[in-house]
Amino acid sequence: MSLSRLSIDAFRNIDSAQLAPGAGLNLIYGHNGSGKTSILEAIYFLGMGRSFRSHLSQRVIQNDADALTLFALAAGQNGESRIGLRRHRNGDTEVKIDGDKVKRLSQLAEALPIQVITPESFSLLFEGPGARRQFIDWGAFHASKQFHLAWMNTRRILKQRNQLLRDGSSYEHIAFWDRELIRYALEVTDIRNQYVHSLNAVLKGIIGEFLPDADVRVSFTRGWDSKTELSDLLQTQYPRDLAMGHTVSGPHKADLRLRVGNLPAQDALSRGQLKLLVCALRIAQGKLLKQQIDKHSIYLVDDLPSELDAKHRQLLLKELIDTGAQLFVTAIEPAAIVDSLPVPPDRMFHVQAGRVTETK
Ligand SMILES: Nc1ncnc2c1ncn2[C@@H]1O[C@H](COP(=O)(O)OP(=O)(O)OP(=O)(O)O)[C@@H](O)[C@H]1O
Repeated sequence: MSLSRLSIDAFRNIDSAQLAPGAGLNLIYGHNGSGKTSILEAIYFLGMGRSFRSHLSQRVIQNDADALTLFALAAGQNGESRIGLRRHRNGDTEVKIDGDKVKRLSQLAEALPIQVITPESFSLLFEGPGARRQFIDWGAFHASKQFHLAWMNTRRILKQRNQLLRDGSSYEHIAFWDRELIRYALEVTDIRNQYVHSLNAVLKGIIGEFLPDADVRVSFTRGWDSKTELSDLLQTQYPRDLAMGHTVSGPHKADLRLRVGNLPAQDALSRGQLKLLVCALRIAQGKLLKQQIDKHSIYLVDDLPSELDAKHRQLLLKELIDTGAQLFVTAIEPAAIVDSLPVPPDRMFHVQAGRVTETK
């Protein structure tokens, strides 16, 4: 996928902007607070129906406006599609793909696979298993048509199960739901496990370039003891679950373990190296998506120079360009990126107080 047109209205400090991005690297530059990240955020919002910066989607609507509007022409292997999204201040969201109303945001995510690399990317390593699970599930969602429904059903039944636990229901009553839960949970776990296995194969080469001296190991943990059947676990853990008022172990606790030698990655690597590891993971996901379903991701890269030396900045940009994906990269000074590129950027956009001008 790549965007050939993007229009943004009433999004943060951007009143109205029309961009014609190139299929390769698009450099977005401007002073602090000019609106560079807001452009990346707008693309993400169009693909995910939410922001990567704020949990409060209303905050992205321009102050004093009633609604934000985003539109893009997206080109993929099946031709071009028109994607539009309007979000009102009261929370109502309208999404259209090629003029047809879209009911589920997952349809958007399917149409526009997006990868984000920001200074906050470290959250993948530090913010607990939730962020890492989301990372696995991004790939599982795109790799398997069955994943989304199986995971939605797993979550729905877990919610019901937890309510029954809080109501003090007997095990016999809960066991009825567990049969269905196990079916979906095993499907989810199988897809996740296969995905991490495939990702590892792609990741090895990239890690070899980025962190040649580190013995990085990435593995999947499914959320419960590897030697125990889920059916046995749910039964034996019932008294504990009842006491806690929720299901303690299961696929909702799955995780991605990142280790260097025998240590957790965050104890073994420097901040810059950790950033490279997260970038390697994101690049591997994009490459694997291309291999698995012949679809390119769109990469949103915010403030890349921070914490990377010139050599690693060059290496990272080269790897990103080699993916063949469309890239949107921000910088305060264009030279910080241009000087590290093997070829000039495809397009350059200057942002000043929310106004966007193409300069190349
Ligand atoms: N809802 C909103 N309405 C209007 N302006 C907003 C809204 N939300 C944020 N802003 C303003 O938009 C501006 C753009 O911020 P943004 O983070 O996109 O800038 P940036 O160019 O990426 O800056 P930096 O280089 O410092 O990261 C900020 O000055 C912010 O105060």
